[in-house]
Amino acid sequence: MTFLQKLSSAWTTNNSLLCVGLDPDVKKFPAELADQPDAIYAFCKAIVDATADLACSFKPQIAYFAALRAEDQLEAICRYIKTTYPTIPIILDAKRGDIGATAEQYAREAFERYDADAVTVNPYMGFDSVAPYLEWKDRGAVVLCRTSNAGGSDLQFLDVGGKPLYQHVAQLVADKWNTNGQCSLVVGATFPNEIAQVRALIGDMPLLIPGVGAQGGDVESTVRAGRTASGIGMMINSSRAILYAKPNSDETYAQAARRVALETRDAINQFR
Ligand SMILES: O=c1ccn([C@@H]2O[C@H](COP(=O)(O)O)[C@@H](O)[C@H]2O)c(=O)[nH]1
Repeated sequence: MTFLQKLSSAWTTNNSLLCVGLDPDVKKFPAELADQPDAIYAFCKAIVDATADLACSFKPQIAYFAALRAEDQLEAICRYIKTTYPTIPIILDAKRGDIGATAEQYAREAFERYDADAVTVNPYMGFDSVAPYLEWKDRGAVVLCRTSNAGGSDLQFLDVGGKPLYQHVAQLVADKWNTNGQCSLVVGATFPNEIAQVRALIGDMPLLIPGVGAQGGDVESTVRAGRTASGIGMMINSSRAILYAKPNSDETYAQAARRVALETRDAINQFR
């Protein structure tokens, strides 16, 4: 199965456009995990088990693991998802970008070491820096386009031949880079007008949309701007709002995460 086939199947099976982000910040972990040696893995596993039937994808953010020398726990959680929930795609959020020879190694890291279904990549160095990921024909490359942070406008809004750079990236990926249907684009939920502009340029290509939840992006305007004619086409990511949801008195942290994931999935589905 290719990344796109797997994603399409998860959209349908779980009736979900929600991507659950795995950004494990040990400072925010519940006290019960404090002395556990593999606390990052245990935390992520509990979140994955609590949300797998509500998600169209999981997005581990590599920085949270690498900063603590916990790549072994990232490997373990990817392996766990692959084994236990093989129908849910993993998008490794690593935002890689380098010359071709180095990109080949980054691609091996994402697709061999972590066995991710897709990886986020930076288009700034051009096609030869993205091509090595596309050599993995059943995997995906999720290209940064209009990121959710305010500073994204510094470069992504520069005028390039009469249109902003982010639109040029969207057009380039859709017309020239996506020859095998492996590409998707990152567009932030904090900029729904730009999501609509991108959707108009790229047909049904999937969008990874971070920025709802902790970053305050509006779910309704995001979905209305990014949906395809058949009401799919998006992986709407929420990380901190789900991972660190405040438990009610009778809830565990995983149950609280499930409650917020369910609310987010259903809020998204209202507007598809
Ligand atoms: O433009 C972008 C690209 C990636 N991200 C990543 O998504 C999550 C968002 O986390 P929240 O806690 O839901 O804000 C995080 O891993 C970012 O690195 C993004 O926010 N914006």
